[in-house]
Amino acid sequence: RHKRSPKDFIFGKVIGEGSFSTVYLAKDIHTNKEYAIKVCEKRHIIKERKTQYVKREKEVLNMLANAKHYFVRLFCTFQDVERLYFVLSYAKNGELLPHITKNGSFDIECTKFYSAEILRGLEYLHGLGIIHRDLKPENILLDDKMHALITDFGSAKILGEPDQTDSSSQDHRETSTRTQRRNSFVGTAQYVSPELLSNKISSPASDLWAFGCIIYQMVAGLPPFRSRSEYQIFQKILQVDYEVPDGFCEVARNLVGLLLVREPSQRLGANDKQSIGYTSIRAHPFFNGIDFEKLHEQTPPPIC
Ligand SMILES: NC(=O)Nc1ccc2c(c1)=C(Cc1cc(-c3cccc(C(=O)NCCN4CCCCC4)c3)c[nH]1)C(=O)N=2
Repeated sequence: RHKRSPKDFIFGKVIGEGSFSTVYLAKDIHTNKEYAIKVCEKRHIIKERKTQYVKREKEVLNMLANAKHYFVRLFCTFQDVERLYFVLSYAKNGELLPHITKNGSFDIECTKFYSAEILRGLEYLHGLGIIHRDLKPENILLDDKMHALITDFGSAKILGEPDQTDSSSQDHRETSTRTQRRNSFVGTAQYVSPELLSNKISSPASDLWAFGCIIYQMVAGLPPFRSRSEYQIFQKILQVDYEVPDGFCEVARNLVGLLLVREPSQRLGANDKQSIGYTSIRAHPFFNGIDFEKLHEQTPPPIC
């Protein structure tokens, strides 16, 4: 098959915007198939010194090529003089976030199902030694059958690889001030873990913190750490200062409480063997009745 170019696609509406990319709905003129094409302006990427992030995203997406479920797929990449193009899966039902907000919150059946699908994705990702580092409801997509797909690996870290994008990795701690200044903060305020804020080493447990925030948000309708300013959100995260509203499901509250723990190594699942998955999280009573091996075959519960 010949190398694709923008001419092979009809570009439609914008379906996603990031600080360094725009995602378009696009149709392949040869197959009529729909894709999401993530477009990055080369000049902007170079000017903002984000080439590492773009390279990292492509590297991680290629590492996920054999994943059958729970992730967007990268079909191909190409470029022209000004831009880079990533041809990705189109998730017809968009981001998880508007489904939570439109609905107010999820009932326990929906929360259990989508938490379990996200957990399966994290097991696969962490099993490959990849930390997402920016997990949030905007980066969990819903496909045409309403199954979850994790996306956006621009902030990801591959364990064992020197990581220019991460000011917390030991091998860069002593680097020059300029390099330290260049290493931009990773993650999105409400879901970032305490260790990423206090500039320590990030680990898979950083994603378990964000996972706890997402479960809380599906039950309560809002993220646990909220405030008018980003600084105040950070203070609340560092003090693990969140409230649980009346009526919050007790078994979900218990699970969230075991994930939103300041010390990464004390979070539920942090000491599970990556090779066999998050057995201690799967075993939590919140997931009673979930068949983790058959999740992708099930019809997702209606969001109600
Ligand atoms: N940062 C990233 O990597 N971003 C990406 C990457 C890949 C990707 C991606 C983002 C996608 C985002 C996306 C956005 C949408 C979308 C945008 C706007 C509207 C809708 C829409 O209305 N869908 C119908 C269902 N809605 C859902 C929300 C509540 C009302 C009903 C979908 C569909 N898919 C996608 O499909 N594939």
